[in-house]
Formats: sequence, structure tokens, C-alpha cells
Amino acid sequence: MPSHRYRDVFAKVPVAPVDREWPDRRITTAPLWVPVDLRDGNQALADPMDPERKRRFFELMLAMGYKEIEVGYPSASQTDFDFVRLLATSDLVPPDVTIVVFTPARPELIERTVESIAGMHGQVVIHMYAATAPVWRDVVLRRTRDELASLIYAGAEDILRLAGEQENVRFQFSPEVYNLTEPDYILELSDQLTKRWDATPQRPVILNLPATVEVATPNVYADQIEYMDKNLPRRDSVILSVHPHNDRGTGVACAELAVLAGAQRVEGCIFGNGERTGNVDIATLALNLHAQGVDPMVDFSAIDRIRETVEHCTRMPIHPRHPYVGELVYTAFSGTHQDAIRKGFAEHHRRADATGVPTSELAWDVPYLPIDPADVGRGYEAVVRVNSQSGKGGIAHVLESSYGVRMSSAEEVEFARHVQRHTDETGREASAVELKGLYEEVFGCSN
Ligand SMILES: CC(=O)SCCNC(=O)CCNC(=O)[C@H](O)C(C)(C)COP(=O)(O)OP(=O)(O)OC[C@H]1O[C@@H](n2cnc3c(N)ncnc32)[C@H](O)[C@@H]1OP(=O)(O)O
Ligand SMILES: CC(C)C(=O)C(=O)O
Repeated sequence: MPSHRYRDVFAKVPVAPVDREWPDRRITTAPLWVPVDLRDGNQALADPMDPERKRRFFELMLAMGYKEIEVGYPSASQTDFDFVRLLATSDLVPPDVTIVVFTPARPELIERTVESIAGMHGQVVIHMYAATAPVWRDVVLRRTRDELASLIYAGAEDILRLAGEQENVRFQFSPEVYNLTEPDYILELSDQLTKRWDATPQRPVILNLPATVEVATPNVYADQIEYMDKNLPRRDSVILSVHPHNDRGTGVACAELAVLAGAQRVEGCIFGNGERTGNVDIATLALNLHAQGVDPMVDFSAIDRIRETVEHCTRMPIHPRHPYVGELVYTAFSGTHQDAIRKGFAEHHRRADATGVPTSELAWDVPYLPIDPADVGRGYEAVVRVNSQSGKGGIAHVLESSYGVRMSSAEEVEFARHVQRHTDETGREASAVELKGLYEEVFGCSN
């Protein structure tokens, strides 16, 4: 393959040196989450969400506890505009939830965006973007650095003129493709924007730094974020936000390292829909925190209902191996894993009995299961499934948990031989019902 055609990130953009502290830090609190499913996720769909889907997704996000939600690109389509109008003119938005609307730095589209939010009671963020990386400047926008800066400042002035007086409105800027943009240019833009928008700790400006197309290992993005954290002017009046995509399959790692590096806010999509390989998956990010004992501040305790809604709205299925939500992620087919899980469950129950702490509250240390499936509303039936790769421990677990059948050690060994022969012959999984039938054939009774 012609790998010589490609260059690494260091050949494309100066990565400013930073006296990095992120490798020694730990994440101890959840960042501010901003689901962008209704905007970035939506713009990646072949069939964008209709009003029913948008509303259903929005209500899901409220029910899960999200407090800031990007609801659309109101100047892009009548559907998006009307949805924002619905939010502005109904009581669908709780008082503690902030609505974000997205716009390019084009005067007529800014005007339409501001028109869409008229009458909105709660907090609103007007989010303006422009691509700042050299290839986009040269090829797409065909502007020099200074010309592009002027276009961005003109957009900022338009927003200020049209909405600056509204006390419930705050401002956000995204230098699209931040990860390929010269850091001194971002500092200059940020300095000017926070000055023009009069950023204060009480009315902070959100500076959102997207890895629009992921191009480097996550440590590079972390350095790029820490550099901004340490060098931004008016830092206490800026909410530093990140918006990773997943082109290299490392969007989650980028977001986590970015939080270590000083990011306070993370934009992404629930289960990772979005342009190309998707936006960063904020479900995985939240549950990664949960799995380390940190409250994610959003509720995934009914993950299958969340999944059904997301699949309905995006019209896309979620992969069976998708972290935390996939159909198979709490299931072991292989013998030694099953054996370990069975012993882990037994130990978990033994400790619950010994301490009097309910199993659902007890510290979780079951091998091969990073979290208790019950935390996200899953049962235990699918944890062990039997095929020709399974062993006596897994087979015994299925019979015991499904039918209360307990075998002696010698019976387990003998029965496993029969199951092995059966599954080798069929080449398929053996269900609990099949195992029970086989058990009765072998031992002539149902124990
Ligand atoms: C990384 C991201 O997710 S960015 C968001 C991308 N999302 C979307 O594009 C979804 C919604 N977009 C749309 O519906 C349409 O693109 C619209 C309505 C916004 C604009 O449509 P059109 O006016 O037909 O323009 P078109 O889509 O071709 O956009 C290209 C023009 O916008 C300019 N442009 C692109 N981004 C920006 C920006 N952030 N600020 C100002 N101008 C911009 C381009 O330079 C180009 O201008 P030119 O025609 O003078 O060369
Ligand atoms: C403009 C920003 C927020 C974006 O969607 C991206 O860069 O992917």
C-alpha cells in the first residue's frame, strides 16, 4: 500500500511544547457532557431525524439527566428550525437545561439562528464554528489567516449585536479541525473572541477544540489541550471543551486524556453516531467513569431502553460488541472465562452473606465482567452461554442458574463430555432448554 503518501501530524502542524502534567493526573469527577446527537449525529444520517424522532431523542436525553444539549443547526433546514421553535414556545425544556444551537460564521445564517431562539426561557448557547486548519483555510474557505480571523470576528460581532443583550444567552466558538491548526492562531482567535464577547467567570465563553478528523495518537491531542489550558488568555472566563471524532478508533481515549489535560466539557454522541466513524461515544465515556467509582452524573441504568430509542432515531443498529450496551458484552462462551465468572459470582454472594451488604451494593470483583450487568438493567441469564468452546463450569452454571440443577464434580465432568460431543456435532450454541434435555437423557432424571 502507498503509505508514503501520508505524513504524521508533526509534519502537518506545530505541536506546541508543553510541560505535561496530564499523565500523572486522575479523573475524579465527571466533565460537563453535551450530547450533539441532534446536530452532529443528525447531520451524518442518510435520513435525518424527523420531528417525532428529534423530540423522542431530546426527551430521552432529559430523562437521562443531561443538562446541556445541542439541539440542531437551525439555519440548515426547516425541520431543525421548527424543532428549536418548538423548544422555545413549549414547556419541553426544564429550567435547569441549557439549549445549544449551531451556526457557521455567515451573517444570514446567524440571523436565522438567533431568530430560532426567540422567546427561549432558559439558558441558550449560540455555537459558532469556522474551520481554522491550513488546508481548510486554503482550499475550502480560500482565505488567509487574517482574512479568516476577520470573518470570525464579524460573525462574533453579528451574534453580539443580535443576541448580546439577552442575558440567558452565552457564546461558544469551535475552531473546526483544531487538532491541525497552529496553536498561536487559536490563542489569537480566543483572545479576540473572549474580549469581544466580554467573557467573565459569570458569563464564560465556551472554547470547543474539536479533533474534527482524528489524526494522531491520543497523547498528542492531550498535549494540544493541556497547552491551551495553560496558555489561554482569560482562562477563568473560558470553559475549555473538546469534541473528538473517532477516525483512528481512539475517540474515547482522546476524550479521556483531554479531560486529564484540563478539558472541562465533552461533546459527543450517545453510542458514538456521527460523521464517518462517529463522534466520541459519551455512553462509553460515562460508563468508564462509573466502572472506576466516579459518578458520571447521567443515568444509564436502563441501557436497553436507551439503545432502543437511539436505534429508532438514527435507524442504525448498535454492534453486539459495542462497549457496555452490545448484546454480547456481558456474555462468555469460552470455558475458562465461564469458570472464572461462576466462581466470581459464588464469591460475590458469599461476601454479601458474610457482610450483610446487598449484592447490588457490594464492591464488584467478578472476573471478566468490568461492571455488574444489573447496574445497566441487564439480567444474568446471558452471562454464560454454551457452545463447543465451553467447559464443565459454564455448563453447570447454566443448569444451576436456569433450573436449580446441581451436579456433583464427577457429574459435571461426565456431563460436559456429552455436551461437548453434542455441540461439536451441531456446530452451534446449546440453549439452556437443550442442556436440560440432554441432562435428562444422560442422567435419566431432572434432579
Ligand atoms: C465539522 C462540522 O460538523 S461542521 C457542520 C457541518 N454541518 C452541515 O453542513 C449541516 C448543515 N449544512 C447545511 O444545511 C448547508 O451546508 C448550509 C445551509 C449551512 C449552507 O448551505 P449553502 O449555502 O448551500 O453552502 P454549502 O453547504 O455549499 O457551504 C459552503 C459555503 O460555506 C462556507 N463555509 C463553510 N463553513 C463556514 C463557516 N463555518 N463559516 C462561514 N462560512 C463557511 C464555504 O466557504 C462555502 O462558501 P463558498 O460557497 O463561498 O465557497
Ligand atoms: C465544528 C465542530 C464542533 C464539529 O462538529 C467538528 O469539528 O467535528
